[in-house]
Amino acid sequence: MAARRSVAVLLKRSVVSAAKSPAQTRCISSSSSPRRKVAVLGAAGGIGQPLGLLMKLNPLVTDLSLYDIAGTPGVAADISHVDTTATVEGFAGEADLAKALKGCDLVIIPAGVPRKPGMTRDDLFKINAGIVKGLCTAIAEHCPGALVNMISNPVNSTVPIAAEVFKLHGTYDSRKLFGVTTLDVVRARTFYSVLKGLPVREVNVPVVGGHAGITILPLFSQASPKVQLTDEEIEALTKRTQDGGTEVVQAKAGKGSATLSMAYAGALFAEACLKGLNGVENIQCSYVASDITNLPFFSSKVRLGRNGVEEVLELGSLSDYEQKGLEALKEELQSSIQKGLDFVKPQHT
Ligand SMILES: NC(=O)c1ccc[n+]([C@@H]2O[C@H](COP(=O)([O-])OP(=O)(O)OC[C@H]3O[C@@H](n4cnc5c(N)ncnc54)[C@H](O)[C@@H]3O)[C@@H](O)[C@H]2O)c1
Ligand SMILES: O=C(O)C[C@H](O)C(=O)O
Repeated sequence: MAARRSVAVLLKRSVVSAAKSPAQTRCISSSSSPRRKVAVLGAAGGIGQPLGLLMKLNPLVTDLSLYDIAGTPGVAADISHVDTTATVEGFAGEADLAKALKGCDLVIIPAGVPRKPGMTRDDLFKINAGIVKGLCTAIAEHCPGALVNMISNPVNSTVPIAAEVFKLHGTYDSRKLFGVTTLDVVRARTFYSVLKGLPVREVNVPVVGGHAGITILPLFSQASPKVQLTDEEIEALTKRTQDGGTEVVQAKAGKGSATLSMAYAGALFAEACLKGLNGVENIQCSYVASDITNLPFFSSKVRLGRNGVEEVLELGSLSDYEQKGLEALKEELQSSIQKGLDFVKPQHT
């Protein structure tokens, strides 16, 4: 999970270089990496705007395509003035979607409505399922080989929707479709390091399952560095990680859900995918097609490489508390998966 370090280094370098000469600024881009076109769909939104900026700062990105139903020309003009190498183009409205996607190596999807207080992620299904279906249909048509990072909620269902759409078009490659659960990992790392006074850059906590309530299962028994946790501490850390999204939704009081921390997490995961594509294998948690449990989609550690998912890693040993959490999440996760599958292909059993 070294990706977060390199984004942090990149941000630091960018801030420093902004105060220096243009020649020094250009040094932050790598000339040896291949060209990589990345699209953000939903780029004018709360996540899309800061995520677009972070991708513009990433030297692995050479071409940045910002798509939304409206508002993207302004966002693209703004981001394009940042003095890093990536070219930036903004596309607004469906007529421009094909151009936005053509030639993409990676498509990141934060398009769709966010929660308001009192809503579950599943309450977003009605609107977001159709948005994701439409965007994935266009991906199948215009950049079928691209990796897809799904951020739109409910992730537990939108990833199966994407898989079914790609199957319908004969373009499905399970190694290339990811539900982005990095924010759960980011939260677990933060809460664990704060509670135990650990340097957060050295902390890792795998988070498995899915991305909603009890389906989010942080594995503090596998956290590193390893420190003693009481049962009460484990329960509190687990609950806070599971409820992290709701904590932000409530604090924003009707003005949406996590955007800035999600943009950060989305940028970390996108960078990890790009590194993998460029042959730098690395391990991240993500919600992918999986056979390590009896569920067809499951989040766990995966090894990223040139083809996307090179390997889905086994869960490893779980504490009794985590084992119970695993059993408890299966029914909800299975039903969210089925709901996604049925949305595209109602006869699915
Ligand atoms: N996976 C995660 O960990 C995670 C974290 C935070 C938020 N989310 C989810 O991300 C989604 C976006 O959140 P946000 O706060 O950015 O919302 P937002 O409303 O601020 O932005 C969403 C954007 O999507 C655009 N959009 C709508 N339909 C579109 C379409 N057909 N094509 C392209 N763009 C379209 C909107 O115009 C808007 O600009 C929500 O579903 C939210 O629940 C996921
Ligand atoms: O909680 C939400 O609705 C947004 C996102 O899934 C999150 O975890 O912050």
